[in-house]
Amino acid sequence: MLEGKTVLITGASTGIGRAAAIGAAQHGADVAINYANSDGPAASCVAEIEALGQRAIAVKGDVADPQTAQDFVARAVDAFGKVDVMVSNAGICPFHAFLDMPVDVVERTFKVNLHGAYFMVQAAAQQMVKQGHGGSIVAVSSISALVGGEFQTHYTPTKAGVHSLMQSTAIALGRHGIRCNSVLPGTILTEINKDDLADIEKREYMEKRVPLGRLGAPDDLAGPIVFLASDMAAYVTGAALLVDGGMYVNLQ
Ligand SMILES: NC(=O)C1=CN([C@@H]2O[C@H](COP(=O)(O)OP(=O)(O)OC[C@H]3O[C@@H](n4cnc5c(N)ncnc54)[C@H](O)[C@@H]3O)[C@@H](O)[C@H]2O)C=CC1
Ligand SMILES: C[C@H](O)[C@@H]1OC(=O)[C@H](O)[C@@H]1O
Repeated sequence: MLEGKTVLITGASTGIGRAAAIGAAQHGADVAINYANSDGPAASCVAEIEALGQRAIAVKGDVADPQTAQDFVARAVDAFGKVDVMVSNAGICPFHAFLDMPVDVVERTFKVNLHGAYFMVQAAAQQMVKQGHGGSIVAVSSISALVGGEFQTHYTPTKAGVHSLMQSTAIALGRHGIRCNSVLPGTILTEINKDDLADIEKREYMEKRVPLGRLGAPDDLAGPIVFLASDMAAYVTGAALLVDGGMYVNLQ
């Protein structure tokens, strides 16, 4: 589904981003991954993609810094000649109560999750417009764009923001043939919620809320992201795809 395409993914050394990177390579893409700190997992992601017969590079950088986006796109163009797909995935969720939320935790969460997505999407779009043959942007938002979380008052607004960013960029970039969509994962077992879900009672409660009967795995996101990235979704833009095992619709 992505034969001959160059796919860029942020925060792709672990979790959903990594699963999407491997999924894109399985569908024929060359892949550039951005990662923050973890050199080992980034190198093993590159090795896994190369073992599939595709090309891969890993570029270290903090997405909260706007220059990281320019550098990431430039490095991908140097390596592969073009950018066809950007998956903006990097994110953090440091769970904390509202009333005593530290200012630096709020600011960092906004900067990584929302500013990071904004500048990555902008840098990719600038390159796609220059190339002149369209492209696809997929942002990893969340079910949390639609519902709240007591210990996520700094996080859920960033995910609503990412969802909204895709709606507005779908309009701004449609004339260039660039599609912009988001995926809204439910609760997926990754590093981001390892500590939170170590609480067995909470984990069992979350599991019971999912009609499909289990929490998600990173691979559950790979297919939806590859689909939105691919030409199979040629007339899909400004859309948001819930990937939550049915959790959102489960009122009672
Ligand atoms: N796991 C879940 O239940 C859900 C996750 N999401 C979103 O999925 C995305 C991926 O998270 P997961 O795979 O779950 O967790 P994860 O912790 O495995 O992945 C997050 C990735 O982002 C990277 N990252 C963090 N800060 C960064 C920075 N400043 N610059 C560059 N990279 C940075 C991390 O190193 C990590 O590789 C996040 O945006 C998260 O908000 C959305 C809904 C549910
Ligand atoms: C990190 C949380 O477990 C996860 O993040 C989200 O965006 C989901 O809504 C879950 O709360």
